[in-house]
Amino acid sequence: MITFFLLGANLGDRVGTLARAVSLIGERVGRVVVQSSLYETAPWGVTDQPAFLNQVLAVDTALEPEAALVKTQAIEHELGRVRHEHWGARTIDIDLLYYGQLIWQSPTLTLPHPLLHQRRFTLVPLAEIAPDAVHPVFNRTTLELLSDCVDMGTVTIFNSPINIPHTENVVPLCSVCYQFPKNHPRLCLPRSTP
Ligand SMILES: Nc1ncnc2c1ncn2[C@@H]1O[C@H](COP(=O)(O)OP(=O)(O)OP(=O)(O)O)[C@@H](O)[C@H]1O
Ligand SMILES: Nc1nc2c(c(=O)[nH]1)N=C(CO)CN2
Repeated sequence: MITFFLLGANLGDRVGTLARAVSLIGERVGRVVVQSSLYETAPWGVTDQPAFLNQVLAVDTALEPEAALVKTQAIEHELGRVRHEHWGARTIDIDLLYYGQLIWQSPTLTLPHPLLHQRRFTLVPLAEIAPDAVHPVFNRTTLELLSDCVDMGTVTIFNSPINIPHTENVVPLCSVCYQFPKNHPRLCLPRSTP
């Protein structure tokens, strides 16, 4: 099953921690099919904390969703994550955004991730690798969610002067490939039939 994960880090060696997380996900969850660029993003929710690096991965997993979550929580733990404040600073955070088109709710897992559509720090990297992926609850593509998203948080490609323009200018980002390396692999999930 193709799944999408959001990685976030705002403490310690952010780049190194993300790289280790990608490698461990590849070993324990499934093949990492596509990685987005790294994005430096303004802290969302609790704003008085350091900037985050965020990245989205597409992963082909044979695990069931809850099992995938258990694996990524173990990876968070191994990489030194300590839970302090809700939405607070952390060495690593791994959220499961989509598990194919599955809609799922349990005490430990909600799919799609319930805040995915409200966060530019999630939608922009997701749009880089899966602009046409369809949110199974809203039946909207990533680019459609991005153009509707009212979050104005700054999202900048890390180590790059490119600044992604905010919401109302983002639809032209549909030409994600004008701003990102040509031939960048893109994944599409089918739009579910009504
Ligand atoms: N799609 C999901 N991905 C990751 N965790 C989830 C998901 N749905 C529910 N959870 C649950 O959310 C709990 C809290 O997660 P976490 O501590 O990472 O929250 P947070 O990062 O502070 O906030 P947020 O979930 O808004 O990013 C986890 O223990 C997990 O069981
Ligand atoms: N920019 C940004 N802000 C956040 C992030 C994150 O990954 N990136 N994660 C949070 C925890 O849910 C809270 N706030």
